[in-house]
Amino acid sequence: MVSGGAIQIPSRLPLLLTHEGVLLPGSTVRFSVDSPRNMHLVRERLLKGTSLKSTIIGVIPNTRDPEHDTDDLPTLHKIGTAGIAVQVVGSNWPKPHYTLLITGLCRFSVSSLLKERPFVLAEVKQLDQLERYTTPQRDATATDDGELGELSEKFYQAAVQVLDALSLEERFKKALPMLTRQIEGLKLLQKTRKTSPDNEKRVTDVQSLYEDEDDDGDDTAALERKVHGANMPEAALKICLKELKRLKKMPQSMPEYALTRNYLDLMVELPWSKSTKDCLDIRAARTLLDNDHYAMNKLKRRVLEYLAVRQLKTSLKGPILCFVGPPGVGKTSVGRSIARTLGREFHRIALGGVCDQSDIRGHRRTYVGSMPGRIINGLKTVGVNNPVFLLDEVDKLGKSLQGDPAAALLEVLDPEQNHGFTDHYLNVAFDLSQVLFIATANTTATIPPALLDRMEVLEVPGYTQEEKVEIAHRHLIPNQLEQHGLTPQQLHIPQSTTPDIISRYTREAGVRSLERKIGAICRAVAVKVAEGHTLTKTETLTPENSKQHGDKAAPPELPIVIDHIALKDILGPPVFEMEVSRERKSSMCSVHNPQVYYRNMQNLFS
Ligand SMILES: Nc1ncnc2c1ncn2[C@@H]1O[C@H](COP(=O)(O)OP(=O)(O)OP(=O)(O)O)[C@@H](O)[C@H]1O
Repeated sequence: MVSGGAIQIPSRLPLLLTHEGVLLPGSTVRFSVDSPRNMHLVRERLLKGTSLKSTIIGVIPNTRDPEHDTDDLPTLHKIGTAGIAVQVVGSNWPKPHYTLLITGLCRFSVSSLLKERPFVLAEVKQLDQLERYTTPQRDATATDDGELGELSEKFYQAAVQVLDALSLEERFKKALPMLTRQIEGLKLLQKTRKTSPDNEKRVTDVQSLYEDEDDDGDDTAALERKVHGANMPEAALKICLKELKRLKKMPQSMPEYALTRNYLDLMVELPWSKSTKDCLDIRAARTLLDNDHYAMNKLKRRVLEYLAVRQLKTSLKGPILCFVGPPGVGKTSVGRSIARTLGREFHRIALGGVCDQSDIRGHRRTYVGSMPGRIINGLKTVGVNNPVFLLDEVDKLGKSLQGDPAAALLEVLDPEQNHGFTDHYLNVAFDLSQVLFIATANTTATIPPALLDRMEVLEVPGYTQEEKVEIAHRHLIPNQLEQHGLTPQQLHIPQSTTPDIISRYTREAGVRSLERKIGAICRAVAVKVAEGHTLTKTETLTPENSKQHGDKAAPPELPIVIDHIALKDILGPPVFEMEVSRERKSSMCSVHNPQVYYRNMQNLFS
């Protein structure tokens, strides 16, 4: 590439076709690229090549790359600038494109086209020496002021003429008027800045009118309206307006544009001052808790006390309730009922396995792929600032090099501090004092002591067999029937069968497996009911199709009653052997009517 002190550009250059901005030797210009040939050039030359030579490309001004690579090439502008790609940034937002930062080296003229696809390759002739332009000047688009960064059409044409001027004298003649115009522009801008606030308002009014005209302007104007309408505190509003100002000056192709935009979108969506109205009626709350949950009397009593005190003293900075007990005993479900009794939104935050404090407090925005933490995300999801947050499994919090999440939770739960909770991503305080936090855990042994200290532990013990039978018949069976689209007229699980499900197919303190087994029974029965339903609906039973369907064609006699043998057919052989006393066994047999059972079984599993 070096010959006799002067640097030679390659005689064959891939060409980038541009129609906005002109790259002049010695200047550095940012180009946004999204058309097919140009995209191919970036992918196949700039991103794949490893040598310095592969980063040199020809930039042809005044020529638009066709929208499809099957389209013919337009006539290329005759003179271009060879440049070195110093930066390539790819982004998928708002559509796939690359942003190239190119420093101009020297002019060239196109001698002949070698190929048009997948990108344009041409034989070129170098027009001037390289040494004079080796110090890159300022990035032509990265001006301090957005207004200055925009090249007018006239300016653009003038720049093309400067490029085309081969002799120094001619080039000077073409460049001088451009410089004079730019100096005039700068003077005018200085004058506008010194104008009275009244004038300034007019300028911004005109500016906003102008912005409303194009899509992008529309977008930022709408965002600005949302920022003002989000009812956020002074500090947050100030940050948003600052970010908005930055956003307006940024070209959309800049990766930071999307980041700032996402940040602002979140800020306007957060429920800074949106809340639901509490509608607590202690009597209704008691009925609701009783209706939703069988047994758990101690827990329900304490929850009612807690709610009653909250009703009398709304600004209660009381302890955080923490339900501790084995899995499936209804801890989450009580939390949900509390939200319903208060008329509040409910959100569950699973903390099991969380070992990074940024999960709670978010990542700083400088971090690649930064996000807000789970608390702020939860608030965005529920859309109000006074939900019930259930911090599930606080006993399973982990610790790692990325900080202790328990320490971040301490701040969240401390009523003295949480009105000023600062998520790293938001970088401004969000008031959490209206949020009602409830925690759950399987054991207190692994809850960090400082956290445990802020909580009131309510033990939720496991259930006895009798309690489980009641829970099954009052809650689990009706719920499962509804979830599977069945009615008690279609499926009947007698009280005598439930203890068998509990002791032979589950071994747990709670009722979660029991619920799953009931679900499995519902599914098996649903298939039978649906089969019978289709048959009666679509065809009448004739001797022929009866033969074709075999015995299965007979619609089941409803309700399908699940007794011990049906249970075995559906759930398989018992997983746990039951030690049943003789008396109990005989009493179980007496409730079973062999004839009814036989008929049902024939329908169900023949
Ligand atoms: N006393 C009860 N009355 C009615 N339903 C109950 C009762 N206890 C548990 N359930 C039901 O059992 C299922 C499991 O309960 P839930 O998910 O609340 O358990 P959990 O204690 O939060 O479990 P985990 O610790 O695994 O999260 C739910 O469908 C719930 O409605």
